[in-house]
Amino acid sequence: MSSYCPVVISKPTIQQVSLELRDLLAKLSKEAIAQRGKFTVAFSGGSLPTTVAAELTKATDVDFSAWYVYFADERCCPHDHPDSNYLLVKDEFLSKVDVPASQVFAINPELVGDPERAAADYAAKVKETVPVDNQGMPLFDCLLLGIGPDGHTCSLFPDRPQVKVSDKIVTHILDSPKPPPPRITLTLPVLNHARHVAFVVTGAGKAEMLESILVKRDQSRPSALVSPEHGMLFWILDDAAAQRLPADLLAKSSAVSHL
Ligand SMILES: O=C1O[C@H](COP(=O)(O)O)[C@@H](O)[C@H](O)[C@H]1O
Repeated sequence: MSSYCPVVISKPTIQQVSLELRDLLAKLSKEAIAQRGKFTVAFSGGSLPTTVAAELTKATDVDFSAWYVYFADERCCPHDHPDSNYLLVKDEFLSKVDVPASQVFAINPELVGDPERAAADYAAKVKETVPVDNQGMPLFDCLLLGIGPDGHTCSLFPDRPQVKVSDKIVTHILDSPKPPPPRITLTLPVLNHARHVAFVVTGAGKAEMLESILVKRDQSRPSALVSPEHGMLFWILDDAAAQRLPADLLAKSSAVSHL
């Protein structure tokens, strides 16, 4: 196993987690826009968009016009369905900032009845718009990931074949153990080629799983397999989620000071 060196940050409140994310995303986007003219970022669903957006949407020093927004995973449902990650990110984030609609890459709503085609279509969109390395692997500037109580991330669930997919950048699942069952998801090789990955985890309900991932390094948990080869890995937590982690695992300075 290659070395695993995440920067793990714990903050007393969810609001302070949001502030940490605002500062990190402001700096990452500024650097990416200066170097490559745009900032490519993928959002997860669940609790993450609310935590990320709470302070970021108030930032006055972020050039959202150069942001390109993607979805780390998506449920196969129409854009206006309550299960849609796109709808969640739109309500919490996109409706409050000036990311051009042409730079928001959602699942094709006409393909949600055919998850395999929806995944292939989404992969093509990513390949067209995200810079790739010399092996054709997308290099996202930042992936914002959550974890489920079973250690899943994106729609990569424990003991499911999607975790092992290495020949696609987006795959599909028809029987997700967490509803709704049909979904599409970025694959592990894409997660591990990103320039920066930030897991955002809050609440005491995730504390035991965080201990399994970060201390016991339980490799049966898909989120434990995320370790970008050439990028940086952050875990940004609140103290409730971090309560079972040893103090020496926690960084003493802010995420931006590690860039
Ligand atoms: O189903 C999903 O769950 C995870 C975790 O969600 P949370 O509500 O426990 O934070 C999320 O990261 C993923 O994108 C989503 O589709």
